[in-house]
Formats: sequence, C-alpha cells, structure tokens
Amino acid sequence: MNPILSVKGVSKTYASGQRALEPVDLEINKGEIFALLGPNGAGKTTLISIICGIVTPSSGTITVMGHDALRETRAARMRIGLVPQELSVDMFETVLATVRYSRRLFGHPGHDAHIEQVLRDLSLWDKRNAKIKDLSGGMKRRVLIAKALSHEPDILFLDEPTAGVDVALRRDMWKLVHRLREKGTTIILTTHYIEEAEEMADRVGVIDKGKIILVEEKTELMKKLGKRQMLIALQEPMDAVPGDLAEWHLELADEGHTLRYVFDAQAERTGIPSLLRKLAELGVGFKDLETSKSSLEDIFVDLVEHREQAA
Ligand SMILES: Nc1ncnc2c1ncn2[C@@H]1O[C@H](COP(=O)(O)OP(=O)(O)OP(=O)(O)O)[C@@H](O)[C@H]1O
Repeated sequence: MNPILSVKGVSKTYASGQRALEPVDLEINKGEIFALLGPNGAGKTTLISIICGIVTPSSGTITVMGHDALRETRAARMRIGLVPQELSVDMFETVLATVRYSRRLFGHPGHDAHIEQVLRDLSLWDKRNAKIKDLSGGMKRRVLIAKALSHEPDILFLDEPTAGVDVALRRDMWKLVHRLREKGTTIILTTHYIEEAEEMADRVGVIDKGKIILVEEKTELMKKLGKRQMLIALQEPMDAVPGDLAEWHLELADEGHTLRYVFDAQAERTGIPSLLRKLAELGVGFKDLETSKSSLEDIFVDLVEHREQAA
C-alpha cells in the first residue's frame, strides 16, 4: 500500500542548539489512526509541526499524498488539518465566522453545508453565533477541531487532544475520532496518555529523546510485550517471600496480604502450575487468585526504563 504520508530522515536542531529530533523515518497508511506516544519533551510537537509546515526541519523529506511538503508546501498543507495544543483563535469572533475564515484561508469557497455538518458533528451548531471568549474550555477545544476540519483535510493531526479536558469530553473526542476515521480521514495524534493510545490507535509509535524507538500495531505490541500478573490473596499475611519461592521472583504487596507474580503471557510455560504446587507443598493457603493483562502504560514505562538503563 502507498503511504498517505511519508517522513524520511527528518531531524531538527533548534537555533538554540537544542537537538529535538534525530533523523526520523515514518510511514502512515491511509485511513489509520496512529498514536505518537512519548514523555514531555520527546519531540512529538516538533515532528508534527515540521510535517504541517510550521517548523523547518534541519534535514529530511516529507511527502503528503504525493506532494513534497517542503517544496509544494501549500498543496501538501491543503491535505492536512492541524489541531494545535494551544488556543489560536480570535476570542471576540463567533464560532461560525472563525470556522468559515479557516476554510477560506485554504482557498475554498464558502461551502456552508460542510461547515454546518462539522459544527453539528462537534455539537457546536447551537453555539455558532456565540463569541469564542464566552465558550467553556471544552467548547473552545471543539472550535479548534472544527477549524482544522473546515477545509476537508485527508489527514488530521491532533496534538495532545485531550490534555486537561474532563472525562466526558475525552470520551466525546474519542467518539469523534472514530467517526472521522469511518469517513476515511487518516488521524495522527500525539499523547502522553497511554490510555488514549490504547483506546484509539491502530498503530502506536513511541518517541523518546527525539528518536522513534518503536512502531507497532497496537494489538501486536500488547501481545508481544504484554505481561500478565497474578495476584494471590493470602489467608495469612507474610513478612517475607519464603526462600523456596525464589525462582518465581514474587513480590509481597498489600502489607503482606498479597503475593504478586509477573509472568510472560507469550511464554510456553507460565510457571503457574508449578508455583501453585509449591504453595500447596509449603502449606501457604490463599483465598483468591486474580490474573490481569498489563496495559500499554506498563509496556511504555518498561520500554523507556530499559532505554534509560541501557544509556
Ligand atoms: N522553539 C523551540 N526552540 C528551542 N527548543 C525547542 C523549541 N520547541 C521545542 N524545543 C525543545 O525541543 C524538545 C522537544 O520538544 P517538543 O515540544 O517537540 O516535545 P513534545 O514531545 O511535544 O513535548 P510535550 O509532551 O511536553 O508537548 C524539547 O527539549 C523542547 O524544549
């Protein structure tokens, strides 16, 4: 499949000398939701800003739907909608005028049916004549999305779409993103909420210290790196893990009331049957057993910690 967006060898050193991106290669497929995940300062906004033509890269090439984004800037930019982190609107304008203005900036004639649809999709239609300064924080965020969608982009970038928004709005945003994808829009979002990537993405890229350290299908990533844990609720609390159980590397939790066993879900032998046998042999009684999958969050923390240890 031809990628809708292709990034090759893109790096950035800011004028201050700050190296924000090591050469990055990344391909995005049409219609996918791609989450770029990374801690603060990892380079997520820099990468998005370069692709959207706001920041000039120090090296590399970017192709957006066949257009060289650094040479045919406008043609490439027309295909892209960007929802920035920061509010970038005239507070004294109305919602409708703001979104219309954005559409015209891209040289589109006033297509009011499209704008109405976008505002309705975002539950902003009733507020179309309100001044932006009078909207709640969540509504202002929706205006940024409406602006980004005003010129019917094929690729939508959402930079930290739900930073600082409440749970209800976050869920609404997720639904909206899924709806847009159903309409064929390709979506790239940056986030440090792992929950968000887990909920929304088809593929996840992890960026740390300016380097993409991993790109993987979300389900594959969870399968490959996913660990499971088993919690054993003890009948009698323990002061320490008995030496006879050393090979399972157990941890005591919950003030000695719970034993935690972390195991590799993909391994042929999980070690559970032998552990249970050993517990019986030692006369360790338990009330309950519970197993759970590790979340993308655990995987992410693992990855970043490993890199830190290796450095
Ligand atoms: N205009 C700039 N001038 C100099 N350095 C910058 C500039 N913008 C970003 N940086 C630096 O580049 C690095 C990457 O920043 P960037 O904003 O891309 O990270 P991020 O992953 O988006 O972080 P966050 O999650 O905090 O938004 C950081 O060290 C940052 O301080």
